[in-house]
Amino acid sequence: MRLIAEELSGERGGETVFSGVSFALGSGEALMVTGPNGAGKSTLLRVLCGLLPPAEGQVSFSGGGEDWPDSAAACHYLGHRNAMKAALSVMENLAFWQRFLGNPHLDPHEALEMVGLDGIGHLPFGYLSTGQRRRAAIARLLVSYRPVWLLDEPTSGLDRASEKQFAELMGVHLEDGGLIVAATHLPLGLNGARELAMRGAEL
Ligand SMILES: Nc1ncnc2c1ncn2[C@@H]1O[C@H](COP(=O)(O)OP(=O)(O)OP(=O)(O)O)[C@@H](O)[C@H]1O
Repeated sequence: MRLIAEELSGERGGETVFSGVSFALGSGEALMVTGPNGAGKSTLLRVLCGLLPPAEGQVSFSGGGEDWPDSAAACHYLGHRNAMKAALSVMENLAFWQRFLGNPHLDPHEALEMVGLDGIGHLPFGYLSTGQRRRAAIARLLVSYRPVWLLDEPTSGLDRASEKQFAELMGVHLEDGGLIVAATHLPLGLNGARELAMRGAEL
C-alpha cells in the first residue's frame, strides 16, 4: 500500500497555511510531521484523510483493494478531540465506533486491555481523566482496522508508561504493514520514522 501527497497546499479561512508538501509513504513506514504552532500540521492531516479539500495538489492511496479504494477509506483519524460521547460508557463508545466503522479488528474489551483501561469500560467516558480519555481514543484505532493511522499529537496527556505502550502499538501496526502519519512536538519512540518539517505558508 502507498500513500502519496503531491505538491499539496492547504487553506484555512481562505488563507494558505502550507504549500508544496510532497511525500510517498509505503506499508510499514511512519512519517513524523513537525513544526511550530500554526505551521499547518493538523490541516495537513485533515487534507490527507479528506476532511478538507486540498487547495492545490493531490492525495492518492494505492494497493488497498476494494476495502480501501482511497485515502479517506483507508484512514483512521485521531484528532485533538477524542470523538467519544461523554454520557456513554467507554465500552458503548467503542462498540458504536466498531459498528460504525466496520472492518472489526480487536474486541472492545481486548482493545481496552491493550491501552491499560480494562476495568473501567463501564464508566461514562466523561468521568475519565485526560490521559484515560486519550487512551480510550487510541483504543478506537484498534477496534476497527484501517491501514493508515493519521495521528494528531497522539501522546498529548499520556504518562510515560502509556507513551511507551502506545509506541509498542504503533510498532505492531507498522510490522503488520500499516502506515502512520503523526503530527507531533515530541519524539514518539518510533525507530526509523521519517520527518516532514513544516514551516507554514512562508515556504
Ligand atoms: N477554521 C479555521 N479558520 C481559519 N483559520 C484556521 C482555521 N483552523 C485553523 N486555522 C489556522 O490555520 C493555521 C494552521 O493551523 P493548524 O491547526 O493546522 O496548525 P498546527 O501546525 O497543527 O498547530 P499546533 O502545533 O498548534 O497544533 C493556523 O494559523 C490556524 O489559526
